[in-house]
Amino acid sequence: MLIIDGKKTAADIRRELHDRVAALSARHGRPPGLAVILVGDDPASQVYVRNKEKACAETGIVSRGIRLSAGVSQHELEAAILELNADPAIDGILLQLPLPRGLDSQCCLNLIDPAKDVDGFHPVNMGRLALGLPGPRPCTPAGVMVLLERHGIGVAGKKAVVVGRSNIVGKPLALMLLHANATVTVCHSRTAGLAGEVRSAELVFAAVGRPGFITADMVRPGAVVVDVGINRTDTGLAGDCDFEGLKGVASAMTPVPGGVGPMTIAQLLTNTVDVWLARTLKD
Ligand SMILES: Nc1nc(=O)c2c([nH]1)NC[C@@H]1CN(c3ccc(C(=O)N[C@@H](CCC(=O)O)C(=O)O)cc3)C=[N+]21
Ligand SMILES: [Mg+2]
Repeated sequence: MLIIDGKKTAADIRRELHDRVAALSARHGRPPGLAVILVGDDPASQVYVRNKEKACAETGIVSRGIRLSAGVSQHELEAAILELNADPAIDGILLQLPLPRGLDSQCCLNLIDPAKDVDGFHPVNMGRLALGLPGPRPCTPAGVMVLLERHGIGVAGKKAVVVGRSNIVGKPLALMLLHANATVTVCHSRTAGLAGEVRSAELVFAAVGRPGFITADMVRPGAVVVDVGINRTDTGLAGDCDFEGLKGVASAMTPVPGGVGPMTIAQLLTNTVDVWLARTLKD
């Protein structure tokens, strides 16, 4: 079984982006700028945001961390977003999710300038994705597509099953697979005969958020399995798939950690460079 190395692929992409940014910064007058808004002190979110800032530094992207207390009001948070929308040095804005209780994330996402929306979560950019029009794409599913491409794993004409229908992973991933000409089934908690659906797939994408949910008996021999799950368990970070059990069944599989996670950050950097190029070419 091939272990699909997301860590290495993400490092390749960071190096390529670094070289592009270095070559283009003079012509574009300034380096790319990314603002990351972190509300509250959730330890997992702090780790993610630190990793994003480190990856920016490595790539030549100037990152600005906006740290707000968990007690910030909806109005104050919205004011911070509007200020970043108006700031010419900021190309990309990322609002780290989930927000603490009492804050309305969709209202905040709706306020981010779609031209600076490096998460691709604004309704306009989700609409562009649904229509197949260009625009920033959600980082995790876009990173999954790049990971497959760079491993020569084609999806056109293949039967793909996506388990999970979240707005940030399952739903956009299903649309991306569809645009890449896969035949796509989306399964969720109310799917009847879920195991049978998964077993019929040549490509399995697990984004449920339950450790070990996808077991060997559910997977067709030779299938490619992409594990999008990030679950913090007593024994450490775990995906949604029984990795050990699947070793004898799948032809290729992404590990957790070291699979999709690093690709999510690489795609955030790619989206930031893309919006920077689009914005600096305009003025
Ligand atoms: N607005 C927003 N955009 C996001 O893209 C976003 C978010 N909010 N909130 C949280 C989720 C989760 N996410 C991950 C990013 C990197 C790793 C990652 O690098 N994982 C490493 C391990 C890191 C660790 O040890 O925790 C790996 O899988 O190898 C994982 C998960 C982005 N998210
Ligand atoms: Mg998830």
